[in-house]
Amino acid sequence: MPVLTGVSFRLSQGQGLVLRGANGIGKTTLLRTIAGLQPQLSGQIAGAGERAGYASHADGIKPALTVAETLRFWADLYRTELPGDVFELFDLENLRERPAGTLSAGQGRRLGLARLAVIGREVLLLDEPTVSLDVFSVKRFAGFLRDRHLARGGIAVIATHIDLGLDLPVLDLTPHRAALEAQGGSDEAFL
Ligand SMILES: Nc1ncnc2c1ncn2[C@@H]1O[C@H](COP(=O)(O)OP(=O)(O)OP(=O)(O)O)[C@@H](O)[C@H]1O
Repeated sequence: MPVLTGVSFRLSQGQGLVLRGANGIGKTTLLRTIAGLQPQLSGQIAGAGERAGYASHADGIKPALTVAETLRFWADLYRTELPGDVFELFDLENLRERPAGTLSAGQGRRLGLARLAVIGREVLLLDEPTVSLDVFSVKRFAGFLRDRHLARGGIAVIATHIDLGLDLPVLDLTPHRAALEAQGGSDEAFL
C-alpha cells in the first residue's frame, strides 16, 4: 500500500534536509526506506546503503552495559575508533560507568545519539532525534550535526517537529500523502 508518492530530493555533501508532516504521513517510512530497511514500491534511491546510519525512536541500548561499554561496543561493531571527545559531545562524562539501563529517558537518548558520532556513517537518517532531550541537549545535538557532521561533508535527513536552529531546508510531505484512507488503511499506527 503506498504511503507517500512523488517524493524526490537530492542532497550533496554537507547538506541536510528536514522532513515535516503530520503524524502518520510517512516520515518514518521514508527514512526506513532510504536506509534500506524496507523496500520502496517504486522509484529509485541512490547513495545511501552502506553509507547510511539510521537512528530510530528507539535507542537500541543494552541495559547491562555501562555507557562507556556501550560506546566501545558500537565502535567495535562498526570497526571505528571511538572519538576522544564523544563523552563531552553528548554530555556523558559523568555517566561513563553507569549501566545504561539506569539512565533517564533523556540520558539514554543522548547515549543513543552518541552512536552517530561513533559509527562514522556519511548519511545520517534521523527519526525525531530530539525526543526526551532538554533544551540544552537539543542545542548540543544541533551543534554536533552542524559542526561535526555537516561541516565535515556529511549528509543528514531529519524528521523532526522542532526547530533545531540549523537553518536547513524543509521538505513538507503533506502534498505527497497517498490516499491511504481511500484504500481502507488507517492514518495512525499503534504498534
Ligand atoms: N507496520 C505497519 N503496518 C501497517 N501500517 C503501518 C505500519 N507502520 C506504519 N504504518 C502506517 O504507515 C503510515 C506512515 O507511518 P509513519 O510511521 O511512517 O508516519 P510518521 O510520519 O513517521 O508518523 P509520526 O509523526 O506519528 O511518527 C501511517 O498511516 C501508519 O499508520
